[in-house]
Amino acid sequence: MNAPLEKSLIDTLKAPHFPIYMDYSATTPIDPRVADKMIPYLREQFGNPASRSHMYGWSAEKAVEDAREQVAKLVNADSREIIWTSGATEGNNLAIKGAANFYKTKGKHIITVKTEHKAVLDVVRELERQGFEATYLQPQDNGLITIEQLEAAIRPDTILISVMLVNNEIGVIQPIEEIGELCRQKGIIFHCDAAQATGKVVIDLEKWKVDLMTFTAHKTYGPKGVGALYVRRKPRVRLEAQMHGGGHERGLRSGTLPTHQIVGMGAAFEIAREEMDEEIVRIKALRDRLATGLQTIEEVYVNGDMAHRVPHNLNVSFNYVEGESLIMAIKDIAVSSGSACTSASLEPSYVLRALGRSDELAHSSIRFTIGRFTTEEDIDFTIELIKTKVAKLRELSPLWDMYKDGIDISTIQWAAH
Ligand SMILES: Cc1ncc(COP(=O)(O)O)c(C=O)c1O
Ligand code: FES
Repeated sequence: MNAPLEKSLIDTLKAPHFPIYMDYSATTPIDPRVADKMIPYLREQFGNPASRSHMYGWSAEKAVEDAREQVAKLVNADSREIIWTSGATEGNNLAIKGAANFYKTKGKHIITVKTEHKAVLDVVRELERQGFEATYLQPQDNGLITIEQLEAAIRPDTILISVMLVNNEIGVIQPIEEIGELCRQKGIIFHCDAAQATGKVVIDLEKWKVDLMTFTAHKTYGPKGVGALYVRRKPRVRLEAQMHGGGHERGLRSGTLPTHQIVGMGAAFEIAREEMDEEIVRIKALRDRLATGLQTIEEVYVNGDMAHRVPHNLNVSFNYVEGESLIMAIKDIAVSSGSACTSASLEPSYVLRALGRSDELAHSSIRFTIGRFTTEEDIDFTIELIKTKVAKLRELSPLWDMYKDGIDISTIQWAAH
């Protein structure tokens, strides 16, 4: 027999033998209220929302349409502009490949940014292999791009610009509203990956001139494996479908809809809309407490702009500490190293490298992302743990000794082999 829902979901996060979860940007725990809403659609209300001839189908269809409203409402869009997907990776593929292929007779140039998620960068790379051309903008050292640099990169054959709202590693918020204005003025389709933004940033698609926006449920306390793509109706944006079949979702994304997942996403986005104002204040206070605590350690650097940043992210580099050793030493908390989220490789984060961070600092970075179930005790425990472990690792580091002796390490001539 399984443990009761509440216990298995939230108490697990707080169980003494489990690390404290501080990796909310990798994924969030599902909110128990969301899980409760999903269960009937896994049990008695199992119908196929496309079944038109009986009540099982009708009730599933109603649930799907209610969830579409809930998602649309969080981002101030019309529910007819929401297309269900399996998550943000699929949403980005559909938006970028779909728009590029639909509009390719107008031009074949795409602009994006070096610090985008791989689910954008790899799609653009694939299009390059198919004959499109791409410009990858270099952000400033705070992680943000400027409108001037974007404008300078636009060519007569530019058809698509893709810039994320919130960066997954450093949490910085790009100037999406201004980018939208520029794109509209130039007649260029604007796609924005907002996977990391829902519930953290107010999104207003009626006001913002964004044509395509990608969402996912599992970063906002919903289930994994479901997401949505916003496709603007006025002015209408056209896409070439990437999945062909039964013609679901107005022909843009065939496949039987996963009703329970969709219901979960709708419930999660509704909670986000109702609670985000208060939640942002609470979480920001915790994040700032963490930042203040960690900044009492010597040679600590915050990565990314602190003013234009989501409230739950803190990404810091500990100079003279090897990131992987630190992660091993702090097993009592669950965090990501700067690079861990894109692959299992030990390469320094390409995002931090694009910001101009040295390999050493990029290697010694840790991303703390907190959330709905984080407490003040979690934060205080983390600060003490990090302080102790960083001091211990530095004790063993010859580079730290040299730094303390006032030797400028960058001037040392290392022997060549
Ligand atoms: C910015 C960003 N885009 C896209 C994705 C991929 O989302 P999904 O896991 O829903 O495919 C992620 C998740 O890691 C992300 O952080
Ligand atoms: S946060 Fe998305 S891959 Fe790490």
